[in-house]
Amino acid sequence: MKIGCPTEIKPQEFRVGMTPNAAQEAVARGHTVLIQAGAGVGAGFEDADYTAVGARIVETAQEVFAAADMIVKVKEPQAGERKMLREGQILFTYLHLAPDPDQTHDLLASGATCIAYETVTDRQGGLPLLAPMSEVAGRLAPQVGAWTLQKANGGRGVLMGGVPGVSPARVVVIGGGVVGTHAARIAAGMGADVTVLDRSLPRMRYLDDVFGGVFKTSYASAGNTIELARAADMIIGAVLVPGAAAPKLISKAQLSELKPGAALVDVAIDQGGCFETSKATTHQNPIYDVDGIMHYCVANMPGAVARTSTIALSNATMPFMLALADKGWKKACAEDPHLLAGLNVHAGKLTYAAVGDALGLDVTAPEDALKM
Ligand SMILES: NC(=O)C1=CN([C@@H]2O[C@H](COP(=O)(O)OP(=O)(O)OC[C@H]3O[C@@H](n4cnc5c(N)ncnc54)[C@H](O)[C@@H]3O)[C@@H](O)[C@H]2O)C=CC1
Ligand SMILES: CC(=O)C(=O)O
Ligand SMILES: [Mg+2]
Repeated sequence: MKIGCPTEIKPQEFRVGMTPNAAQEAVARGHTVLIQAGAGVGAGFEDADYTAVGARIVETAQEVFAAADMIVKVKEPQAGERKMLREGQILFTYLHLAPDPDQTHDLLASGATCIAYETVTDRQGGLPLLAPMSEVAGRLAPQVGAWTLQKANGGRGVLMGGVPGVSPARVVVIGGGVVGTHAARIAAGMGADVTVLDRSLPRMRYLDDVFGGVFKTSYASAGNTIELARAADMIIGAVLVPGAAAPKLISKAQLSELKPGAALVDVAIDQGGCFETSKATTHQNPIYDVDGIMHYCVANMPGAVARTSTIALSNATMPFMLALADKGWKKACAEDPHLLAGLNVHAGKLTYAAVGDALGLDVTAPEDALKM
């Protein structure tokens, strides 16, 4: 198979879909790997690192899209990239379709087979291709939130760890999955007073077992959420209903109940965000103020630490990428229900129920797409 990896074009996105190590494994299995010139530079990989393992460098994204049977990327295809997709081509990348009707319509119109990293599952009920980026974003969230809390950035002027004689910042993390757990660990490590809210009692039992004494847990009822939010210096949004638009857990009206200058870090922004006033921002302009509350809503947080993130993502995507290349999408998905769970669009049909619900579109069962 011809596997193509274009340069990411989303603003301030420095990750790349394939590392030289991933390219090497694909080449060793007899596949042709086409890397756009300079695609890896932001993550610290030179073109020569790819050619050294047998990949070919091509100059333009147009050439990559025209030649490749499968496109391996990081972020959802931008409008210009969507125009280059074609029927029968495989797209393997993050998509986040539920909050994005324009992209969904373009992918349906392209006729391509689009497998979303964020909905591929594993045997433990986890999301193995989201997890590494959730680990990164979770660990970054208190760091960027601490910066947002600084006075010059519009924040409350509160130091995460406090100092002797002054209380630490209060941090509330909504959602205790991968993002939330990593965020809570780092915030606690910075010395903050941390509470994690979740709706899953088994998850909170697990967190209490493993992290009891490091941070607290609380049930995410609406009442508990606003009560803890009122006292918080920083609120980290980390909820996920897989594939679906994020539930809105703090309304615009409720902002007036929060502390002036509090920082809201909405990691769930790529699924539409869990605060009503969240709108996606970029690394160039990451924060904005609504009613005196500072919002940080960067939808590609891991791009800020592109090297760590690229290697972590490629480690996770590689076995699936190789299965798709070796077997073709149909056989690979038929043999692996967890990869089939990643199928969001095929030949003009939407195949992911939660996206259909979010956008009011008809859905074809992924098992039926296998028969098309
Ligand atoms: N902005 C960015 O750059 C990045 C964003 N993300 C996003 O972060 C979000 C969280 O991802 P993960 O932690 O991997 O998901 P996860 O599935 O590991 O955890 C989500 C948690 O939210 C909980 N939850 C669901 N509904 C809830 C509610 N109404 N109230 C409280 N808790 C609720 C679930 O029980 C679960 O424990 C996702 O939207 C993901 O796409 C992930 C990586 C990077
Ligand atoms: C998960 C995701 O969207 C990202 O890493 O950018
Ligand atoms: Mg994202």
